[in-house]
Amino acid sequence: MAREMQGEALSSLPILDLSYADDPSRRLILLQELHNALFNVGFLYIKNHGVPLETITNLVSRLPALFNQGNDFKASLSKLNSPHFLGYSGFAEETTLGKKDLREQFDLATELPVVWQDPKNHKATGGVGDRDFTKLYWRLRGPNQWPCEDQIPGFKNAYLKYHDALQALSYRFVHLVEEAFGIPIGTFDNFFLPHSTGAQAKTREYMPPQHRIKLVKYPPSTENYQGQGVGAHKDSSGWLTFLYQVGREEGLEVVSTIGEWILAPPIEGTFVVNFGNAFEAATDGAVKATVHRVKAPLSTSNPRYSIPFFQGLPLDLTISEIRRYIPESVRKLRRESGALENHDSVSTFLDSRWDSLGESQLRKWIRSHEEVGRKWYGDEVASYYLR
Ligand SMILES: O=C(O)CCC(=O)C(=O)O
Ligand SMILES: [Fe+2]
Repeated sequence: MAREMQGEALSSLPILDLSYADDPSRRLILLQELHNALFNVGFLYIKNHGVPLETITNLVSRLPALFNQGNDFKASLSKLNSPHFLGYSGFAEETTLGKKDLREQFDLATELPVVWQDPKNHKATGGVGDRDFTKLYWRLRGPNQWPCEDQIPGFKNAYLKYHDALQALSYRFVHLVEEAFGIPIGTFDNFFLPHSTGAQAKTREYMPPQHRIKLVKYPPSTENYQGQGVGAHKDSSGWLTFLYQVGREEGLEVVSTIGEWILAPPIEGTFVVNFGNAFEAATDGAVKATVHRVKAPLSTSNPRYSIPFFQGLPLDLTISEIRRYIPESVRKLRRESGALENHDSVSTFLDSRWDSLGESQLRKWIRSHEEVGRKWYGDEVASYYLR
C-alpha cells in the first residue's frame, strides 16, 4: 500500500480504476477519465484490472531462472530458428535510434499453427474464401519456441494462463475505448473474435489475430553511465500495449503533452496501457502513440524485468478499413488541436504499400531483425523492406 501511494504520487499519468466499469454509479467517471487519457495523454495505468495476482506471479517468478540459463539454452531458442520472429534475442542485439538497447528478450505470442502457404506448392488463390495465404506476411503467424519443461518447470502453463488473461483484459478494455469513442460496444469485436456478431454490419470475416508478449530483462549497467534500456520509440507491434513492470526498478519514461520526459514508475497492482502506431494512424492522430523509452538500471540496481503484451490485429486488415469504424467526432479531435505529427513510424501507414497490418508488421520485423529476415525471407524481400 505504501508503495502504491508512493508510485501514485510520483507519476503524473492517470490511474484508472477498472472496477468502476461494473459500478453503475461510477462508470461514467471511468469513461470520462478514459476519454481524457485517450485524447490528452496517450499513456495511463489501470488498477483493479481483474487479472489474478497468481497468474502474474506464476510467470514473473520464473523470469530470473529463464534469463539465467546458459548460452546453449538461449541459442536453442534463438529467433534465428523462427520465420515468425519468435524466440530469444541476446543482450544489445537490437538498436533504437542508432544505439544499442541494453536488454535481452524472449518474444512469444498467441500459440497458433502456421497458415502461410508456400506459393511454390500452392496456386496464388490458395486461401480460404477471399483470403490468400500465400501472401508473405502470413508467414509471421506461427507457433512459439518453448523451453524444455524440465529446464523451466511450469513455464509453458504459466505463460499460457498469463496470455489468456491479458487477451481477455485487452478485449474488455477495447469495449471501454469504444464507449469512450461513443460507438457501439463490440464495434471492434470483428477484428478479434471468431464468428462475432459485432455491433456493426460486417464488411468481412477476419481471423482472430496473434498477440505478442515480450519477456524482457534489463541487467544493471556494467559501466558508470546509464545507457539506454530501449531507446525512444512508439509501439509498432500492435493496437494497444498492456505493460507489466516487475518489482520496483524504475526506468520507463514517457514524453508528456508538453514534450518533457516524465517517469512512469512501477505501481503495484497496475498495468501501463498505451497505444500503438496503428491506433494513431486509424484515429488520424486523435489518440497518440506516445513516445517512451527505458533507461538501463544503474550498476548498483537490481535487474529490471518487464512484460509488454502487444494486442494484435488481423494481418489482412488495413488502416483504411479500421478508419471506417472511427467516427468523425473522434477523428476531428486531432485536427482541431493541430497538424498530424510527422513520425515516420506512423506515416508508414499513410504509404499505401504498408497500409495492411501484415505488410507493416513484416517491414517492422525485418527492419528490427535483419538477419532473421534475410534467412527466412531472402535477400530480395529483405532489401525491399529495408529500403
Ligand atoms: O520495459 C518496459 O518498461 C517498456 C518496454 C517497451 O516499451 C517495449 O518493449 O516496447
Ligand atoms: Fe514500447
